[in-house]
Amino acid sequence: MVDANLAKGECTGTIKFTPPLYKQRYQFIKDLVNKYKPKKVADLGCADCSLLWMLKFCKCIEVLAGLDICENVMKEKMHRLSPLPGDYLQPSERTLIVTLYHGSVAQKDPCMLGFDLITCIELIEHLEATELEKFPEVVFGFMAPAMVVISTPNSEFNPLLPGVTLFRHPDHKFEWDQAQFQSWALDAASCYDYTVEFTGLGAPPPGTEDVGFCTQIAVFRRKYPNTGEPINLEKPTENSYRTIFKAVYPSLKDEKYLQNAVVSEVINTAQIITRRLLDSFNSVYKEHSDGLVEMKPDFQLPHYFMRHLKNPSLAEAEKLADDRNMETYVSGNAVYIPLIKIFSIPKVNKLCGTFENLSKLITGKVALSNDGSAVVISTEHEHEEKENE
Ligand SMILES: C[S@@+](CC[C@H](N)C(=O)[O-])C[C@H]1O[C@@H](n2cnc3c(N)ncnc32)[C@H](O)[C@@H]1O
Ligand SMILES: [Mg+2]
Repeated sequence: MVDANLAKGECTGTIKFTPPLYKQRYQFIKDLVNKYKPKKVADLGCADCSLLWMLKFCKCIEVLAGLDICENVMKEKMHRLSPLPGDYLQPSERTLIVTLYHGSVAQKDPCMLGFDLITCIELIEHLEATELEKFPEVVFGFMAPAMVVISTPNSEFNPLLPGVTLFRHPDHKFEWDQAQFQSWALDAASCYDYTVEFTGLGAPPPGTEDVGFCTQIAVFRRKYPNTGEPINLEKPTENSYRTIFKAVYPSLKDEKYLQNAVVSEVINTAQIITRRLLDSFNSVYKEHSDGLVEMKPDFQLPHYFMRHLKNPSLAEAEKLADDRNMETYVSGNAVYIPLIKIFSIPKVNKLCGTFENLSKLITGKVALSNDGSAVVISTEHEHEEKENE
């Protein structure tokens, strides 16, 4: 089957596309997404969800939807669209919801409203005449996204593909030459107030340039601004698609995940500060077997201690007062790390935005001093470890 060969990128007689054409088509969409940064993208005729899987890594996308009339083909690999453990360990800034619908592009469903980009890759040639007739009204009239990309085989290229007699694939209902595709696309564009540009993938061999690309592509852009309402006011009242898969990715926009991220960052930061402090104590003091502790003779006070001993100017005194508020201190068997110091760590600062937010997010989750101004890290286990040594 030639279409299958093209899909797998195998050599079809003299023609070999590298990378294979299906990958080039996906890359074409990915490049477009990276250029225009759409937030809501739908792939109609998404089949095994390969394109959707590639697109889920595009950071601009917040809503990703797939539609296909064949439920089984979607189910084959749809698990790849689920969040991975890493997505939970380090939730992203963005929200992402991936949904797969079982249904036909010949039918309207409000779930496809409000999209920025709708792709129809190698779909239209699989539509029955009655479906193809409804397609422009559904996609351009009802869904009315800001951008639509449609790709389809160019029949003029077929003589260059050995073994192709009528169509490239037995399920194709038609294959258009460049003039047929362009006339259909121009009609749809003018009827629904879109502009259209033509391009393609899989260039013909030198000397056969008139044949055009193996895959022909139309990129449509809506001329009118998004009103949030479809231009067709006759909205269907009920859903005609059925949801077969939905994944809500963990996001820092969700308070639950933000709190987890802040708490683990605060505890991690506090533990690092505590460790450094204890290590510096160990390098300053020497503990004798009789329990006596003395300062090591070759010890020199670190720079930040020295500054406090000098005669400071007024500005320096104010700065020193600020520094003191930021200073970690030890009391009993615990190290107290001022929250303001933790807030100054860029990652914590970015996650919380405000100091009040930091306090709010960690209260009840992290051990704090009585006045709530410092994180408390117990050093009791340090002694236990020493005793056990
Ligand atoms: C050749 S595949 C294209 C797959 C995918 N877009 C790609 O490029 O890898 C065509 C897909 O369109 C789907 N399809 C056919 N008629 C459809 C319809 N009326 N509504 C939605 N999907 C349809 C088929 O089930 C099939 O998965
Ligand atoms: Mg096809």
